[in-house]
Amino acid sequence: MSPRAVIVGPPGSGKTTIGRLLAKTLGVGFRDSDDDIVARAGRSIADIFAEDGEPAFRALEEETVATALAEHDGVLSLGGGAPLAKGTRARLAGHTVVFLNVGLAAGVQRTGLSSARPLLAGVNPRATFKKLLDERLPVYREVATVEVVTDERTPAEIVADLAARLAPAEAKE
Ligand SMILES: Nc1ncnc2c1ncn2[C@@H]1O[C@H](COP(=O)(O)OP(=O)(O)OP(=O)(O)O)[C@@H](O)[C@H]1O
Ligand SMILES: O=C(O)C1=C[C@@H](O)[C@@H](O)[C@H](O)C1
Ligand SMILES: [Mg+2]
Repeated sequence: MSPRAVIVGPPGSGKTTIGRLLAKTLGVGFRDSDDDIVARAGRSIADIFAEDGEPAFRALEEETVATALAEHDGVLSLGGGAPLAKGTRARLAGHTVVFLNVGLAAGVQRTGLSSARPLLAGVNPRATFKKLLDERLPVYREVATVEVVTDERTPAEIVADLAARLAPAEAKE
């Protein structure tokens, strides 16, 4: 069993929004590794970061993503930092992985000042977001088989584009 598509990208790129809509369009189930972590830990992500620290969160995330990759055959959205784990990058090999790209301005605007995103909750979210994008772009590109620009495009437009690009080759002939 293998997910039809795995979605990666920075916070605010639309992994949850696009993933859910893509799953509906393809008529398959949707799963989000952030939701799996919250269900498994019985605590919010902000609480796990605050109480256990980021390394403990990342270890739990790697395990949770490995389970979801093995169990789920629909659309699977990963947490924004999930591909930072070397083991997760190795597990993603051979999967259809969609990188939702978002620029600095749109990313900052979409994530706002939400305390639900502990990595962006500091005093200068714009600078933090820029650093995160600079560090992670190569990581997202390493695992992705499809890259989609999301700036100035609606979720419906992005999903229509993606659904066409993910269609099996024979369906396009
Ligand atoms: N293409 C888009 N255009 C405009 N707004 C969008 C778009 N995609 C998502 N959004 C909005 O941006 C916000 C963040 O989207 P979403 O939660 O799907 O991102 P995410 O990648 O799952 O973030 P996180 O990594 O924090 O889970 C939401 O308010 C959503 O409605
Ligand atoms: O980009 C990140 O590192 C994160 C993104 C979210 O999806 C959560 O997984 C968590 O807030 C960390
Ligand atoms: Mg999300």
